[in-house]
Amino acid sequence: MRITIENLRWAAAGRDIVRGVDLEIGSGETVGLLGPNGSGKSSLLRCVAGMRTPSAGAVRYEGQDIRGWSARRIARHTAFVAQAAETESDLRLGDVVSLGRTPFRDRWRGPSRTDHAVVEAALARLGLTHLRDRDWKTLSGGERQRAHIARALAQQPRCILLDEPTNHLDVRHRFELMDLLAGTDQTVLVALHDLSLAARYCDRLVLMERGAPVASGTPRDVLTPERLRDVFGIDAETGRDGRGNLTVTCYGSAPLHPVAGSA
Ligand SMILES: Nc1ncnc2c1ncn2[C@@H]1O[C@H](COP(=O)(O)OP(=O)(O)OP(=O)(O)O)[C@@H](O)[C@H]1O
Repeated sequence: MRITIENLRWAAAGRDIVRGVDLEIGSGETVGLLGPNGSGKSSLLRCVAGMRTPSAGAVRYEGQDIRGWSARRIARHTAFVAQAAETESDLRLGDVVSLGRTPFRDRWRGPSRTDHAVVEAALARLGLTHLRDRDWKTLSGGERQRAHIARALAQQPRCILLDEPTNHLDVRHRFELMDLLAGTDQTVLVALHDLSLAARYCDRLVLMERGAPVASGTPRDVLTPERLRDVFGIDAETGRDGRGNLTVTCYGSAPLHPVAGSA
């Protein structure tokens, strides 16, 4: 599904937080959203997920402005995986993943055979089948994060929006998740802090600063040492690993602005 973001603005507490974002995401593309803490990545994702009403501009799914769409209608197109989603604690993991079928369910009927099959496939895809009956409150942070991603898959969306989906995952599960996202034919917009994962798996990167993109393009074009210094305040260099993947090596923090009198 093609997503168009047109001159999007969102304000809260009397302050512009998303400040004029223009972005087109092609069907099936995997786009990474980068930027320092507080640069507006989550706010932008929430606008695209229809959870925030823009103060100006528009979000379009296949050219249609989603302003005024019901949550159910949006959920039939797009799934959103929050950074730290709260979930009812008296549920089992399988119940949480089944919530992904809600937008498709008849209110008066139980889950269909298709619902069961889709939920089982999502559990298997995230390696969670053996934890289906576990109480939610007994799960680890990474297991919960994978369950939220399985719930998004169970929604069978045409677009998946994810906010820092790797932050609780161990190294193997990080790679598995990024393989899954990069390999799907669904449109993916994912906020990431791990620059090397973003470089390796995203077709395109959008670098945010103070609510607006400052760069957009291929990982190689966006992740230059100069830009990483300017935007993140880090001393970093890019290179290639032994298999030809773009890598970002961070050596530490760097002054955000040159110190007067320094060499
Ligand atoms: N509802 C709100 N009311 C007031 N300020 C808000 C609200 N939501 C977000 N903000 C502020 O907007 C800015 C951007 O927040 P946002 O969560 O979008 O950033 P982010 O890039 O996702 O950050 P992080 O990397 O830390 O998750 C922050 O300064 C945040 O405090």
